Amino acid sequence: MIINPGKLLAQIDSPADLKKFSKDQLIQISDELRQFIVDNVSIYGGHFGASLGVVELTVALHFVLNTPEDQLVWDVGHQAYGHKILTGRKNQFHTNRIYGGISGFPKRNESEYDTFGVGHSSTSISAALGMAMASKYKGDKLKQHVAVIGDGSMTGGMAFEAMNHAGVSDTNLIIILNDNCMSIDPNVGALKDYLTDITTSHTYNKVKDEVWNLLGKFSKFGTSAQEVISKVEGAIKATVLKQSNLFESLNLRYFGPVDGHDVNHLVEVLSDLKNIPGPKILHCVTVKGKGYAPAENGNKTTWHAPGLFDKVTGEIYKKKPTAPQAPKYQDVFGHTLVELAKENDKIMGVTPAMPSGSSMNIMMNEMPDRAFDVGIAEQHAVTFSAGLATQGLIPFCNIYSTFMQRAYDQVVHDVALQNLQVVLCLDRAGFAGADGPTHHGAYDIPSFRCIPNMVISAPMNEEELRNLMFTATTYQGPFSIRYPRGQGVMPEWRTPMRNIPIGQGRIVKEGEEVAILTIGHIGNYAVEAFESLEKEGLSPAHYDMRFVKPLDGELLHEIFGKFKKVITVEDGALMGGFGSAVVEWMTDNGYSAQVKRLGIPDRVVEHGEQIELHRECGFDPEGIAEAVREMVEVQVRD
Ligand SMILES: Cc1ncc(C[n+]2csc(CCOP(=O)(O)OP(=O)(O)O)c2C)c(N)n1
Ligand SMILES: CC(=O)[C@@H](O)[C@H](O)COP(=O)(O)O
Ligand SMILES: [Mg+2]
Repeated sequence: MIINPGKLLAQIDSPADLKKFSKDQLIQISDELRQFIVDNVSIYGGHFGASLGVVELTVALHFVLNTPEDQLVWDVGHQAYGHKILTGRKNQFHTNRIYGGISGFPKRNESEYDTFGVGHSSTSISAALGMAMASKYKGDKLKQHVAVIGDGSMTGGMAFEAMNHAGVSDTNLIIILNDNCMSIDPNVGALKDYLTDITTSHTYNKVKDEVWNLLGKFSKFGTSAQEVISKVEGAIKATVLKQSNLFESLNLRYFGPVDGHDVNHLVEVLSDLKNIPGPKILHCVTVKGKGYAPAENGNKTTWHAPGLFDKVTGEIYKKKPTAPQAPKYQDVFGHTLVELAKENDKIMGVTPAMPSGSSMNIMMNEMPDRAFDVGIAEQHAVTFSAGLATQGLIPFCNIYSTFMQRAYDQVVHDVALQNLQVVLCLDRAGFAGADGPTHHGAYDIPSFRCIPNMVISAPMNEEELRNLMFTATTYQGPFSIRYPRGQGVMPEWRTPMRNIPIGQGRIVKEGEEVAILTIGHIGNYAVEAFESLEKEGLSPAHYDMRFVKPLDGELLHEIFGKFKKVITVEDGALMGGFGSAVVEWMTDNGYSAQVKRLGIPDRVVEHGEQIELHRECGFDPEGIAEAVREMVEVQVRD
C-alpha cells in the first residue's frame, strides 16, 4: 500500500522537481520527507534513526548538486531512505527490503542516482575519490563527487586509507562527515573523542570563527583584499588549523562543524563548497532519530532498526509468544561466553562495532576489562585478537560472517599461519534476510576451508553452540563457529557444556535409501521435511556433521558404505562449500554415490525473509523433501 506523502513531497519525483521549489519551502519538504519515512518504516520495517538524522542533509544535497551527473555516494547506505524517496522511488518505498521489492541500500542496478552499491561501511570516500579521479582524467572539471560518511563508519580503516590518498589528489571531492556520536551502539574510540572535542571545544571554535569573521571583513574590500585574505588564510591554516585539525593535517580543507538540521544553512554551505576546488570535508553535527521523539530521546540503538512500531505512541511491537520461545543464537553466544569466562580467566571478547548485534554487550557489561568494542574495524579486531592470543589469552572474536570478508588476510596471515588460538564466531552465517546480498553470510565456509589449521564448525542447536564454544577453549589453534541470524530451537537451552571431539558428527535419525548430511541450524529444516516424507513412506537417514573441517571420516565411511544416494544441505555458498567438501572426500576415498548438494547457488540472491530465500534456492523444508523424492525416483547409473 502506497502511503500518502505530504503536499509538497507528492510533487517530487526527482531532484529536478525538488529544484522547482524555493529555498524557503525546503523546511516543509524536509518535514514531509521525515514523516513519510516514519509512516513507512513503522508499517513495513527497516533502518530508521540514521535516515531521520540526514533528512535535511539529503534535501540540501539534492537541491544543490546536479545529481545524477554529480556523484553522490552514501556510506553503508542504511541512511539513504530520503535519497531513495527523492530520486524516483517514493511510490515503491512501501516495498523497501521486502521480497521482490526495492533494496534497503543504494544499488547501481536500481537507480542511476545510486552511484555505488553499499551495505558494508567505510567505502564511500574511496569510491567517490575513484569517481573524482576519473572525472579529472576525463577533464570534467565541474562535476562534483560527494561521499556522505557517518562518524561510526569513519572509524573504519578504509576511510583513513582513502583520506590519505584524497589529501594529495587535487580532485573535486567533498567528504561530508555526518557526526551523530553513534554507530549502531554508541560510537567508540579516540576519533570519536576527537570529533566531540572539535565540536565542543571553545578554543578551537573561537579561533576558527575569528578566522572566518576576519576573512569575511577583508572580503568587503575587493580584489586586492583577496590576496591578503589568501595570505592570511594560508598563514593561519598553516599554523593554527593544520596543527589542531586532523583533517587539515591530511590536506583536506575542513569546514564546520555545522548544524546538520538547518537545511537553509546547509544549502548555503554546500553551494559555497562546490566552488572551492580540491578535496575538502564538511563536518555536520546531527542527531540520530531527529524529529521523531521516541527515537530522538529514547534508546538510539533500539531505534537504529526497531522493527514495526506504532508511530503515534512509539510502542515497538513485540510478538506475544504463546509458548516458551527458543533464544536467539546471538544471546546463547553472549551468555555462554560470560559463563565460560567466569571459569577461565584467559577468555576475552572482541567485537568490531556490533556489541548489541552479537550480544557481546553482555560480557562488556559484566566484564568491562575483558571485552572490547574496537569500532568498525574487522581487520583490526582479528589481528588484535591474534595479539591477545600470543600472550596466552583466548579471544572470542565475534564478527558477522559477511563482515568477516573484510578480515580475510588477517585470518590467514595473522591467525592461521601462526596457528594461534583465536575463536572466530561468525554470527549471521547464511542468508541474512531483508538486508540482502551485501549482508548474506554466504562465503565463509568456502573461504575458510582452504586455510591451514582452521577448524570450521556449525551448531544445529543451542546446546551444540555451547558445546562448540567450550570445545574451542581446549583447541590450540584457530577455531571458527558459524551460526545464523535469529532463533534456535531449544527454549531450555542452558544445558551443561561438554567437549565435542574435533571433527565428530552425529547421527540424528537412522533411515533408508537416502542419507541427508546437514551442517548447522539448517539441519532443523531436514527434521521438518521428514514429517511430510514419513507420511509418504519415505524415511531418509539424517546426519548432523557439526564440522566442515575436519570432516568426520569415520562417519563418512559408514555413510558412503551404506548409501548410494546422498543429499547435502548448507546455508552457504555451494561452490567450494560443505557439500563440495563431502564430494571431495567421497572421491578421495574411492566411493561413488549420487550426491545432490543444496545450498546457495552461484548467483546474487536478493533480499527477503530468510525462509523466502531458502525456498527460492530450494533448501527450505519442502525443497529438501522434494530433493529426497526426486532422488528416490532416479535410478543410480552403474
Ligand atoms: C564493515 C561493516 N561493519 C559493520 C557494519 C554494521 N553497521 C552498519 S551501520 C553501522 C553504524 C554506522 O555508524 P555511522 O556510520 O556513524 O552511521 P549512523 O548509523 O550513526 O548514521 C554499523 C556498525 C557494516 N555495515 N559494515
Ligand atoms: C546496516 C547494517 O549493516 C546493520 O544495521 C545491519 O543491518 C544489522 O544487521 P542485524 O539486524 O542482523 O544486526
Ligand atoms: Mg553515526
